Amino acid sequence: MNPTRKSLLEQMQLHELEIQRRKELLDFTARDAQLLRACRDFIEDEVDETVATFYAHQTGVEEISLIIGDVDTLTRLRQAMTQYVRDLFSGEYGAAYVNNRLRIGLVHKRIGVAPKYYLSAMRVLKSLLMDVIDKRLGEDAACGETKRALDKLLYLDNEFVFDTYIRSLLAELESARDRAELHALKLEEKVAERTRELEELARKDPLTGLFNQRHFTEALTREFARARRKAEPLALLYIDLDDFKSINDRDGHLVGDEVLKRVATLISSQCRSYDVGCRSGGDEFCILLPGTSGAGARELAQRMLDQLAAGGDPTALSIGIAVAGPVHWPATAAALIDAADQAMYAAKGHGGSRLQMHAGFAPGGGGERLAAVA
Ligand SMILES: Nc1nc2c(ncn2[C@@H]2O[C@H](COP(=O)(O)OP(=O)(O)OP(=O)(O)O)[C@@H](O)[C@H]2O)c(=O)[nH]1
Repeated sequence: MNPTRKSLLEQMQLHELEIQRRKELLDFTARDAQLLRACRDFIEDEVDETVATFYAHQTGVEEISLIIGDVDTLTRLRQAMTQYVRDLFSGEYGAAYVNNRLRIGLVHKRIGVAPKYYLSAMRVLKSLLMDVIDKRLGEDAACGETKRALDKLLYLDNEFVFDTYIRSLLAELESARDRAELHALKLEEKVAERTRELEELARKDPLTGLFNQRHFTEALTREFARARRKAEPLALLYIDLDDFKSINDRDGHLVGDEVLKRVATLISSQCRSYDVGCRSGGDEFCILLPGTSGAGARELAQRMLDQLAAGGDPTALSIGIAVAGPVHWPATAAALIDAADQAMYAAKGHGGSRLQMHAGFAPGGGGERLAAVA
């Protein structure tokens, strides 16, 4: 809710009944209002001098003169104070009067007038007004009663001024708390984002950007269990570069790195979003292909070999393929790795730069090798 659309009185829900109750608590009666109203004429005569004396005192206090700050502000304050003195003796202490008092509290808070300065100023004003009443009413029987009425009214005013002062302080606290909460939220988001980045880094091979061995092991365990549950095939390609050591030895480590990156790009280009392409270390790579049969895996491997050859890339790969399911399963996920590894070594045994299918697994998940199929 925009506060500028409501008066302070409305914002603070100070309805007539509450104002009346406060007057009752201070024993401020209609008679008190009448007594003060009766002073109106002589107060009018004295108001300029009273306000002048008041500000002569106030500007003599160093901290207060610093708060006032300049002559124009002092002029405005004098006018406001003159009006306040008139209001005090107006005899009308309803909603409009209260709203003005509330505004004073808000203004004091805004310009940084601490309660100690406000209260000391009120004491000075009260003493000046009491002197005027004494002077004008003298021995009049109503003199004492009028002074007590003024005393009660000033108490009432102070209540309202402090109401807004405190409310304004609370609003500042709430706003600071909101800002702190927002800041904390942003920090949390940053930390979460950074954590995600770090988790991503922890799962990736820094040279090639493919997944690392750790992530591969987790993914294999997960996909193996899922494929088995859903009776879907799961293919694994094991890829090793041929004579990679000699590239390093001949052309240097940096050239070797470039070769590894080219193979990684080749693998990424062949992977679907749910395949897991990984560098398992050194010059070895593997690709986990959920829902892929032997034929599909063989096709992909052949495509990779063909692409290398067609592009004139001298890099040669030995690729071993093992497929689990959908009917026959190795005993464990590790047995699937072994099978792909064996097939890859068999490919190398045949002179490298070729693919080799693992023979498959025995019914019942015994992990036993069936008759070899090249
Ligand atoms: N440039 C580079 N070389 C690496 C990296 N990691 C491992 N290597 C090298 O990769 C080579 C792998 O050598 P081997 O395991 O004998 O493999 P190979 O030479 O391909 O032999 P075969 O597998 O029998 O064909 C070693 O010389 C390692 O130092 C790397 O990040 N960058």
